[in-house]
Amino acid sequence: MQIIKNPNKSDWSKILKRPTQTVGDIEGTVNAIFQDVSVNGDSAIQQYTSKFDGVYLESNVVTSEEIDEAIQKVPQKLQDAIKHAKENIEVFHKAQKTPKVEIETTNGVQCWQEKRPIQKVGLYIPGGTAPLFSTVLMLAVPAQIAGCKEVVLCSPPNKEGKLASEILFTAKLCGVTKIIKVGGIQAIAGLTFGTDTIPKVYKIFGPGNQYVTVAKQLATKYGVAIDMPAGPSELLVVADESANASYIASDLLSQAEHGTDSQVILVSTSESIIEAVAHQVEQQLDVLPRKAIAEKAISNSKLIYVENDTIALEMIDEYGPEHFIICCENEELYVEGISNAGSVFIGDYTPESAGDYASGTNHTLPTNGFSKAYSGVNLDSFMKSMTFQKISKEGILNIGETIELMAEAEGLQAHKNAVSIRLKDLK
Ligand SMILES: NC(=O)c1ccc[n+]([C@@H]2O[C@H](COP(=O)([O-])OP(=O)(O)OC[C@H]3O[C@@H](n4cnc5c(N)ncnc54)[C@H](O)[C@@H]3O)[C@@H](O)[C@H]2O)c1
Ligand SMILES: N[C@H](CO)Cc1c[nH]c[nH+]1
Ligand SMILES: [Zn+2]
Repeated sequence: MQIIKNPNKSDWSKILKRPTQTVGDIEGTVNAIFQDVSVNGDSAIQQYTSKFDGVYLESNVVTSEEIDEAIQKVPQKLQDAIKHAKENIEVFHKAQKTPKVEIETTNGVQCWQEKRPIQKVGLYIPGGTAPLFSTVLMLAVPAQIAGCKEVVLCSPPNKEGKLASEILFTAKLCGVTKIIKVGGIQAIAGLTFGTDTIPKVYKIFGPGNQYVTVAKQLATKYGVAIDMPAGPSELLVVADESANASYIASDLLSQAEHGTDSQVILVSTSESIIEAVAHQVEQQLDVLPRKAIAEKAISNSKLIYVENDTIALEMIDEYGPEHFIICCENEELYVEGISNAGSVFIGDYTPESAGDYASGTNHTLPTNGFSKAYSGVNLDSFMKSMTFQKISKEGILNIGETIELMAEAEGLQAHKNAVSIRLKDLK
C-alpha cells in the first residue's frame, strides 16, 4: 500500500481519486444496451445475458419449483443466520417509521403529511463475482415494511443459468413477488422500460459494479427513480496510536475483496500505526481466497499520515467515504464532526462486516463521494411523502386575500379567480 505523509491540501483530490471509470467512459455502452432493450425487449436481454454472463436462457423468470429446490439446499445453520440478520434489520428499519405530521397553519387551514409506499420497485442484487444474498435482506426487508406491492428482484445468473440458492431462499423469506435472472446494464434497462417478462418499475434500488451504477444513473433520464449511486465498495479508517493494527488491516481487506475497483484508505495521526497496518495487510492478504481481487484494490489504496485530528477530519469530509471506521481515543470528535459518510462504525469492536450483514443498519450506501448529498437506503427510500390539506369556510376567509394578492402579482388571474369565486359566496 502506498504511504503518503503530510500531503498538501492542494493534492488531496488527486490522492483521494477513486479508481472507477467515469459516467462518460461507460455511457456509450449503456446507451446502446438501453436502446436495444427498449426496442427488442426480452430477445435483446437474452443476447446480453449470453454475452456478459456466458449463458443462454430460454426463460429468465425464476419458477416456484426453482425456489423450493433452492430452499432445500441452504443449510439450516445458514438459514438461521439469515433469519437472525433479518430480525435485526427489521427492528432497525421498523423503528424508522415516522408519525403523520398534522397542523393547523391558520384557523381553518388544516395541513398534513403522510407517507405512502412506492407501489412497484425493482431490487438489483449483485452477482458478478459473489452472489450477495445479504443485499436481498437490505432491500426486500424495508420494501416489505414500507408496504410496496410489486417487488421485482433481478440478479445475474451463473454459468449454469441459475441464481444462488441463498438469494432465492432470502427472496422468498422477504416477500419478493417476482425474481428474474438478469444482471448488469441489461437488468437496469429491463426494469426501466419493461419487457414481456420484466415489469417496468417506478424506482430501482441496489448496489452493483460500475456498469450497473452508471446504468442506474442514466435510467433516470427515462423517468424511473433510483435510490442513489451505490457502486464499488470503499472504506476509510481513521486511527490513532491506541488502535489495533491487525483489526484495521482486516477491515481494509474486507472491502478490498469486493472488487478490483474498490478502494480502502487509512488516515492516521500515528506513523507507527501506519507501518503496522501496512505489515498486517501484507500478511493477511496472502492467505485470502480472493487475494487477486483484493491485491488489485489494495494497489489503488492509500495509508495517509496527517499531523492532527482537525486535518484528518477535513480530509475525510472531502473524500466522503461510503464506510467510515473510527478507531481513536477521542472518537467523539469524529462522531460529532463528520459531515460526509454513508455509514459510521465506532470503536475496536465494530467491524464494517457487522453492518454488511447483521447489525441492522443498511449496507446499500452511496459511493464515489455521493455521501456528500445522498443517504443510504432506509425505510423512507421505499416511500413517498404526500401532503394533504382541508380548508374550511373560515380558513378560506382567513387566507383568501393573501392568495388573491400573490396570484395577481404573478399575473395569474385564473389562480386569483379560484379564490375570489368562493369568497364572493361567503361574504
Ligand atoms: N455501494 C454499495 O452499497 C455496495 C453494496 C454491495 C456491493 N457493492 C459493489 O457491487 C459490486 C458487485 O459487482 P459484481 O461485478 O460482482 O456484480 P454485479 O452484479 O454488479 O455486475 C455483474 C454484471 O456486470 C456486467 N458486466 C461485467 N463486465 C461488463 C462489461 N465490460 N461491460 C458491460 N457490462 C459488464 C454483466 O452484465 C454482469 O452480469 C462490487 O463492485 C461491490 O463493491 C456495493
Ligand atoms: N460492503 C458492501 C457494501 O459496500 C456490502 C456487502 C455485502 N456483502 C458483503 N458486503
Ligand atoms: Zn462488504
